[in-house]
Amino acid sequence: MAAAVQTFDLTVTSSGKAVRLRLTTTALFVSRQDKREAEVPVRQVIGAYHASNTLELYYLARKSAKSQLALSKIEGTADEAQTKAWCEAMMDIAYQGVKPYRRLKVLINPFGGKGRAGALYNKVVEPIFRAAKCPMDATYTTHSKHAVEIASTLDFVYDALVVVSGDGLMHEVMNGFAQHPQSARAFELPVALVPGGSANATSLNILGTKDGVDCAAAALNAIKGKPMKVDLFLLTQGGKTTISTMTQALGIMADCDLGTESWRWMGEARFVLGFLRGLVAFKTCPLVVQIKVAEQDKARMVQALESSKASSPAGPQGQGQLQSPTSPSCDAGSACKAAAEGSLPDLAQPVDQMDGWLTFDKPAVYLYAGKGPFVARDLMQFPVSVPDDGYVDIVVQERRTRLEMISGIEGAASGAQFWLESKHYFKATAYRVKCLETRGYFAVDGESYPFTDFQVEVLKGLGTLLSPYGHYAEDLSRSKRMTKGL
Ligand SMILES: Nc1ncnc2c1ncn2[C@@H]1O[C@H](COP(=O)(O)OP(=O)(O)OP(=O)(O)O)[C@@H](O)[C@H]1O
Repeated sequence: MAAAVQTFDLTVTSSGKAVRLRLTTTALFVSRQDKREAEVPVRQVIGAYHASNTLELYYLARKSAKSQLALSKIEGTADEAQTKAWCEAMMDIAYQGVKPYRRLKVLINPFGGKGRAGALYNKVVEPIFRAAKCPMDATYTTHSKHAVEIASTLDFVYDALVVVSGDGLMHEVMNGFAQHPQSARAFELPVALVPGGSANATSLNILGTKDGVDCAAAALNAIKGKPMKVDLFLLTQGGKTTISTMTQALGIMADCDLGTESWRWMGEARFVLGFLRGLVAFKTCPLVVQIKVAEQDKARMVQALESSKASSPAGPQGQGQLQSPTSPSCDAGSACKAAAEGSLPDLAQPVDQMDGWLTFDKPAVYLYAGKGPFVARDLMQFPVSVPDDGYVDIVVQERRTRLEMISGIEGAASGAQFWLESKHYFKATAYRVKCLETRGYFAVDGESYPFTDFQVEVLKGLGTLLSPYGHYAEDLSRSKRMTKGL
């Protein structure tokens, strides 16, 4: 479409009726004789194809403001030359700044999200990929760690890797990349998540609490999202290293997840009940935490969130430019190789207090560390998290009164509990935990790990996720809410 032209109309005949398609630089308007005009943001247009005088148009639309996105198709005929010109203009605008026809490697965990991932893929996701004419190579995982095997041997013939499952499969994919013979290159491959798991925390962070559970919105992100660098974590424990992609938890927050596995039938209610059970016991978590602190002033953290937002591209694709990704400060492949060769950090060696390490020695009920504001739909544990600031956000909940902890429940979803005085919040480049007992739960990305000493270091900007925004989806309202607390 010529730059000076603001709209481009095409009227097609579809099932004997006239349908007017009006294309502007931001939206597609679809008018039919007997229906209200539909306005579709250009980002939601999946494909416009022509063959002689026929047109096929695919887009995602919501039936109501509250409903999820669904694939719509219009087939019709019109003048051949006009149809061709209109389809080409539509594709140019719909894929502004993004290469169409992405080649996708898709991993589906048939057991993800109570076994719904396969059905969601077939019913919702695959038809969208087909409508976008994306070449697909899909694999259903057949066993635990299958995704590690696939990611560690992946050929570089894809534009993106799509994971249809929960956070567990993404953890496996990143660990597979770390084992890849060309790990640095493997980590460059953008990963798109389709929420086919139970908690789907990463999807919530990337797409927002509404769209983070919407498989069609996630499929759209796989087709059109832009690469966003995210920090990953190198966890050293018992002479081994693992990549953690999301969180590490000990104390009540691990107990209410891993300690309630037998209550899975309750759904998400098990976490709340587990938390309340933990409050009744109100045990001190037997650990010593040492933290290489970069920031511990909450107000300054909110300001840093604001400035990270300002330097991020504004709005969804088509309305802003993506920042060029920062290069990783550490290559997980070489870190893992160093670990295999025996140059792991010696956790028995004292840390250098002069080098910014501090020891947290107050009694604590939990430690929760990680990346990404939401750890569950109703818990914004890390409200000032930034995808690639090079820091792990650490929350140590000091053991004071039960009442104070209960008062924090109300502000859990909005992040308001961040301001509680008993919630010690650190931004750090590394931390160490010494476990003072042998019994307890330690959750890494929601999976169970031994309750023994460990160290976590940040691998700055090592992972690449596809994102519609270039920052976490909730950033705008999140930082607004946080700024109010200043
Ligand atoms: N075919 C399979 N059989 C058994 N386990 C599998 C299979 N494929 C994958 N897995 C395992 O399923 C585990 C859980 O997957 P995932 O975390 O993605 O889903 P979830 O637990 O339902 O979601 P979430 O982590 O978001 O709560 C992964 O750790 C993976 O090892």
